[in-house]
Amino acid sequence: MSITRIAVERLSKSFGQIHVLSEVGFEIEAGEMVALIGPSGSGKSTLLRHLVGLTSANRHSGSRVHLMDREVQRDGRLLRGSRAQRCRCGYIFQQFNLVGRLSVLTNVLIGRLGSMPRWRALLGRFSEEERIRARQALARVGLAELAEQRANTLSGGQMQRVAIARVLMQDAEVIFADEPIASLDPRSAREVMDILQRINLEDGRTVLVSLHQVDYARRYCSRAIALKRGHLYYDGPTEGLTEARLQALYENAGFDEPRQPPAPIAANVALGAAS
Ligand SMILES: Nc1ncnc2c1ncn2[C@@H]1O[C@H](COP(=O)(O)OP(=O)(O)OP(=O)(O)O)[C@@H](O)[C@H]1O
Repeated sequence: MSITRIAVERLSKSFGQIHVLSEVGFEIEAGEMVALIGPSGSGKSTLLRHLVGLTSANRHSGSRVHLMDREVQRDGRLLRGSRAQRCRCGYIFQQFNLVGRLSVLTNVLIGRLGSMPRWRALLGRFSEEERIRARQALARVGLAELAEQRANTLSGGQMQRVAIARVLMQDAEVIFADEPIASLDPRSAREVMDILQRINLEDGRTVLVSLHQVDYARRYCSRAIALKRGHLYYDGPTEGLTEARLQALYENAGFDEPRQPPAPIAANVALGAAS
């Protein structure tokens, strides 16, 4: 039986008068690879930031966020002890977030910092075994020969593969990727998505990846969660992303319409949800 890895309930977030997320809820089981889609500004990054623990929901909204079956956020408060859960999650960002002046190998080793004794982390002392594992992670993403090169000399696609190797080094059970291919050419984008898919299929890691290109969502993910103006618009198989549904999802995208206040709970039904 699969275990729920991620559960989000009634997640609402406003910045001042702007309602960015409204009563969003879903569950993701261990081993799933799920695409998070929606027009620009629909709230994808904000949702991921809640899962990462960088943002907390509106107070007293009844919101809950679970990671690895442990509650990490409730009613707009980050819960004590949730750091351990977050250490079991890896994050990949559009901007790669590498340390440019450090070698590729050291950037991968940084994935270990969260689980090392503090003194060793502060001194950056990595064991021989850790170095071997870092090289194995680099080999897995096809970059073994670039281990000693400075990170800022790599192409965008290579940098993103180093970021994935860092997550492998961290041994993350869940991987959150926020538009990991948005700034890559098609070939590099395919390479990055192929690697994420391999990690999902071969290692059974859970992956939630936000994507602008629906084609990639269809090709790599069996399930999609779609946000539209902060509401859960669709949650179901990617085959259910029909042209009509996508047109409705992306219609008026780019127009800066005033956002509606959070809908009442009963209205928080994913339109056309298949599950
Ligand atoms: N810290 C903040 N303060 C004020 N508004 C914010 C803040 N963070 C996000 N927003 C607003 O929330 C809305 C959703 O932003 P978010 O980045 O989550 O959307 P997105 O779906 O990830 O967009 P994109 O696909 O363009 O990255 C936007 O209107 C954005 O301006």
